[in-house]
Amino acid sequence: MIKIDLLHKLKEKKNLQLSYEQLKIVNNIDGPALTLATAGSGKTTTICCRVGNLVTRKITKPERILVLSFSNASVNDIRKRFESLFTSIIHLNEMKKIKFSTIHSFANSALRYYFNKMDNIPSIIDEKEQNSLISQIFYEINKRRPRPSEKKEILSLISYININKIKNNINISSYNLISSFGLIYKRYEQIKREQNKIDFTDMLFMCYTLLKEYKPLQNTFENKYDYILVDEAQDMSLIQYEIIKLMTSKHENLMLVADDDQSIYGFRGSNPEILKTFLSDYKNAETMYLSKNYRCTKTIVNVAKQFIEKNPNRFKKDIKPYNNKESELIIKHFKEEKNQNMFIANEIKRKYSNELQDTAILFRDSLSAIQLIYYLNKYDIPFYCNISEIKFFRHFIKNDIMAVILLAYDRTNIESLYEIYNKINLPFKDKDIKKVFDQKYKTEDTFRAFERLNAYYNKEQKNAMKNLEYQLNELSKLNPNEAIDYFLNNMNYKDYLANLSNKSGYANSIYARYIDLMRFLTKNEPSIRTFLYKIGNLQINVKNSKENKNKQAVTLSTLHSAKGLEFKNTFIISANKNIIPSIPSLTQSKNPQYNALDEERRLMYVGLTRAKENLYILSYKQPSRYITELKDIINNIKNN
Ligand SMILES: Nc1ncnc2c1ncn2[C@@H]1O[C@H](COP(=O)(O)OP(=O)(O)OP(=O)(O)O)[C@@H](O)[C@H]1O
Repeated sequence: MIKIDLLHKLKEKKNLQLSYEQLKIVNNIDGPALTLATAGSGKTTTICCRVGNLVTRKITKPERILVLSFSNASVNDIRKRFESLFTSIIHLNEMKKIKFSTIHSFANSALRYYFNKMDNIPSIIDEKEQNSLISQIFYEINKRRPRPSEKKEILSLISYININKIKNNINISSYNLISSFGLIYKRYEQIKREQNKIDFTDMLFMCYTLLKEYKPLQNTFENKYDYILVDEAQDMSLIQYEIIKLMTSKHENLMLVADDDQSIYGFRGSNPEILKTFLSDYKNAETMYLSKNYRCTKTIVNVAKQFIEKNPNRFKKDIKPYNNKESELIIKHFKEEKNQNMFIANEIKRKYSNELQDTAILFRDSLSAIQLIYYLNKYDIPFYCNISEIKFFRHFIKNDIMAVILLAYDRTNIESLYEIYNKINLPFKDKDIKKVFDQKYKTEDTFRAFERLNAYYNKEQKNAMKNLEYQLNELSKLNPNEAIDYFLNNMNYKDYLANLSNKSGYANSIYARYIDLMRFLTKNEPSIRTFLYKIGNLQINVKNSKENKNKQAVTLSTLHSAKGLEFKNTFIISANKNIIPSIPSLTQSKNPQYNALDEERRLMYVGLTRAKENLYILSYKQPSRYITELKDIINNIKNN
């Protein structure tokens, strides 16, 4: 049993009184166990206390305890929480010995241990390198660059196939795969082999194979740790589970802590079904529950509970509020995005200017952040943007519009012509433009360079260039905002996007959001110079906002990155049709492993349960189907 003394210290020094449910988990020391928890129920807190119990009772040495999770952010969070709970209770030197790690970093260390004395250690390709390798292969095979959604799908399928090599019976031929996927997959595997490289999935697979087939390695790691705890176990993939199992086969002191309702990484191979596999593998495993939500008000818990219960195939578990306080849950619809964002800025100024650090604005995709950032700047509201990359800044639609405007203002800019020539029906081949590109003088007018180098092979090309020069002349008389419409309507760009959408099945409404945003950003900008300045400024703002971490600033985050965080005031914004659930989830992923639509609901649930007290759900134009559902839930609760 946990020492009474420790319980007192936690209560007195840390103001933490463990519940009966939490105590049961803290005291459950030996053997396999599964804790099924709900959001805000103190999973992380309880794991920390269980580790603290093992150390203070000297059940094992701190270095023989391994706490695993699935992302660096989550590992850092547990480590920090542990330090904050046990500083002045456990000596710092002892604390430092406890191993908190991601499963990937653990697998990496097992491989390094194995390959220690060999020369031929495979090097690991990180996600960035893997992305560019896939783009390169896709280009080789399809003679065009992949769209981001295609790339995501390919990466997800590669990972799905390689993770499931473990099952031996995987058959993807029955699925409707992205065209040329088979060739891409083969080439990708071949390049890795030739260059002695492995990706993160291979790393896990290799670690699993070595632990399974090379007994001394398994013994080393089995003997290294006496207790293994896995946080966020709903994010586990099959291969990760098998690795963990091999490391605990001797003592079976393995505790998984999971909330299947917060499983949001299906596209990366995580699968909450594995929790069922665990229960059938370990028949003696004890199942425990954390059902009380300590974070949110009763209002939020009850609404979130009914919302997530609409998902089929969940583990049955209770979700109860600890905090019996009622709070207002505000659902608001706006005509336009700008009305939504001005409302947020005003509301923060009016009510939360002293609680900026305890306020978050969450969105499904980073495209929703751009206009918001513009308004936060305008209202002088400091923010911290925790997204690694806002894709808008390198999106092709933004780049195409910029290219045509730049070319209209500066005819020497052949790079811009190169960017857009095949999207505006110019009857040239890549090599024709490349020839002028390579031989043109830097300050020479692009059209004159075509004439000088005799780069027209036929009349059609000559006329097309003449027409383009005329169009650019017209476009240069317009301000950037008017230029967008000219580009769309008079230069075929609208048709180009419609065709692209038809061919790829990628919804035109997603392109329309980019166009709308470009219209917004160019509004009232008198010249290309002021417009470029505005975009550059936004980019710098996002970059500089990283310095506002842990300062008095509002947090901006995607729903995915908000997992594990909590805020007194939370705005979930752009809860629109086609944004959440997202269009790709509605058309269903080709990855057979997970149901994307169920995962969208879980994502929304993660968002709802970040709010401690004040929760806003905002939409504009057409609201998401979730808005109607949430309103019905609220009405039902009120009427009962
Ligand atoms: N016994 C308790 N008494 C009071 N507050 C508690 C207790 N246990 C946890 N909490 C508080 O509840 C909140 C949620 O805890 P924690 O973040 O550990 O939950 P979680 O289950 O990991 O959350 P999630 O999975 O939703 O991110 C924290 O503010 C924590 O301090």
